[in-house]
Amino acid sequence: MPIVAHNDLPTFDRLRAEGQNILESDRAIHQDIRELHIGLLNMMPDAALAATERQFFRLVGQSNQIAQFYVHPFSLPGLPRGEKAQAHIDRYYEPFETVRDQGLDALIITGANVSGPGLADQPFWAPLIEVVDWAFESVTSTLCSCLATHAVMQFRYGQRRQPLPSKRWGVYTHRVVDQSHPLNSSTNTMFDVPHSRFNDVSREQFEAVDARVLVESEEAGVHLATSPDGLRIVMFQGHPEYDTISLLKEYKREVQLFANGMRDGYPPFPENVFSRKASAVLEEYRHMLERALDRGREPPLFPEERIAAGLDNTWRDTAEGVVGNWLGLIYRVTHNDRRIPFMEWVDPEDPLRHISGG
Ligand SMILES: CC(C)(COP(=O)(O)OP(=O)(O)OC[C@H]1O[C@@H](n2cnc3c(N)ncnc32)[C@H](O)[C@@H]1OP(=O)(O)O)[C@@H](O)C(=O)NCCC(=O)NCCSC(=O)CCC(=O)O
Ligand SMILES: N[C@@H](CCO)C(=O)O
Repeated sequence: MPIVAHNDLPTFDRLRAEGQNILESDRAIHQDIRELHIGLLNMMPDAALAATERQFFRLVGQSNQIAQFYVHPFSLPGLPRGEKAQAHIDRYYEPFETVRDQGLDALIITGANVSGPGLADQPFWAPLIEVVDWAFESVTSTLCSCLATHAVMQFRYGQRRQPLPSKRWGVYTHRVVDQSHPLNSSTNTMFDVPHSRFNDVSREQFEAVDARVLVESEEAGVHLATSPDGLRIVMFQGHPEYDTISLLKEYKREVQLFANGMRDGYPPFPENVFSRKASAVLEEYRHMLERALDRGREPPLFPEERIAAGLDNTWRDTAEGVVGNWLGLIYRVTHNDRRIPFMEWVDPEDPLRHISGG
């Protein structure tokens, strides 16, 4: 929430020069105070559907304790769904048409699990483009996670993601590379983000289309970039929304696929996730599992609770800071009528111009 400059204390000028969020008092008096409406297009597979809801609801809710947020989950036809997940969607999600007609201030698009690199062959490709095209004209800002970032880079900017030699999987250290952008205002300059992906869009590809690269990792590549205007499309390649246990769940899934003969080779550890002690416990589990498989016995129980108890989370507070900055920026420029993306005086090609630090 911004500080209101209600007198001429010199500190306001100093903070404004630093890029802090300072609201002029006449703007503050005339601000149309209201709730914010955020869409959540959930494309995650059935097993992760509800966990992903919780992750993004938590991130939005924890990012600011004062403003009121309404989150509207919806999904797309064409994503394969089992009976239970489909019933959940039918019961609790809104149809895209309703979301579109009522309007949104912000939209979050989750990642998705697809097989093969050919995004344009996916059954959700055309409906996803429809949502993103509508949002670009009608929603103040759209935040894309992982696969959604790859899709937008392909169909809006003509940059195809490239397969990585091996899966980028783990928790990696990142640095803010553009401290002037208000999405990074007051966040740590060095922080961690989980990644879980087979594909990559490189810094060169973002820069080739004038996207602004804001956060990058030497090991993991670009995490955060925006459309050239600085706000309308915000792109994550990592998963700052992940729970402490998400990469452990993915590792367990890979171990189970191996145990069931559905994966070649025992999975490696996700990087920088397990302590030395946890790694030793998991190595021991591997020996027990391989012995059981050799002897045609039932696999032993995966030591999930024991490992989970010792996991650290080194990314959540910065994730909340970035999301709080994002929603604060949206609030500053969005129209009081939520079907209209910007107030009359905001230039959609340069929406941050009148905001400190923009
Ligand atoms: C890893 C699994 C399979 C784990 O699900 P399971 O149902 O098997 O888990 P489980 O051990 O049986 O445990 C069930 C309990 O754990 C919760 N749970 C399940 N998954 C969770 C997760 N990821 N994080 C936190 N909690 C999770 C469930 O809600 C449930 O909670 P309750 O019991 O309390 O209800 C799932 O999360 C999953 O499919 N994740 C997919 C992640 C993914 O695909 N990421 C890629 C997107 S990245 C991308 O976009 C690709 C880009 C590219 O390809 O390059
Ligand atoms: N952007 C509006 C707030 C949302 O109604 C204002 O600053 O007045």
